[in-house]
Amino acid sequence: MSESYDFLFKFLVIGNAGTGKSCLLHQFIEKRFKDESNHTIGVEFGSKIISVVNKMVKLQIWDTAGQERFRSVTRSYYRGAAGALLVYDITSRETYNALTTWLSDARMLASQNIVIILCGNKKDLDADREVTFLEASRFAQENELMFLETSALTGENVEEAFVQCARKILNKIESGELDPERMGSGIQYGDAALRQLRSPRRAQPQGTQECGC
Ligand SMILES: Nc1nc2c(ncn2[C@@H]2O[C@H](COP(=O)(O)OP(=O)(O)OP(=O)(O)O)[C@@H](O)[C@H]2O)c(=O)[nH]1
Repeated sequence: MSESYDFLFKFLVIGNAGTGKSCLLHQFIEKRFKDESNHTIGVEFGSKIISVVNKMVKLQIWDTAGQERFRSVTRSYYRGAAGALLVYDITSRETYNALTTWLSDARMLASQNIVIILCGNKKDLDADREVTFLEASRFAQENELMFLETSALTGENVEEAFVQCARKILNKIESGELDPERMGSGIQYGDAALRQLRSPRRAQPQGTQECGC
């Protein structure tokens, strides 16, 4: 059976190795914690259809390896991404300090209009925290990012991160700020949206003719 959706968005999950990117994707798709997570080699892929403001949106998500040695491979997947989860680990200042590099890569290689949500992951490890919520939310504000603290372990805010990012993209489409038909937008119309675009024809009373202009 074919899947029905209004839009397809290409998403990236980026950030340092060990921040929990693969676990976030697994929690989002499978709704459970990935017990044994090895370093990602190159990129992994997942997809899911979600409902956002009355639209069905298919997210096509590329989970990239955080390790430096895969950087040239992962960079080649940035092109044409509509949204990204930029992940750091709240218990590791090193992963937070690396955010500016990830951010400039995403804006340069994906698209200037890419919608990014900053995710401070491992929220469940509050006792080992090295980065405060306030500090990260200031960074997010300064860099025009949305921001959430997440836990791939408990599932807290994981679905929200993907949904908030998708909602912002939809808002930008509706306001005309993003054009799905622009090459490299990372957005495609799904069959449901195409059916809707065609539906005025079907609704035409029998015996009448459409103007061909
Ligand atoms: N406590 C806790 N541990 C987590 C969480 N998310 C991930 N982990 C652990 O962090 C480690 C790294 O998780 P991964 O998802 O493999 O990290 P990654 O960012 O995909 O790493 P690379 O593939 O190397 O880029 C694993 O041991 C996970 O079990 C979380 O929310 N809370």
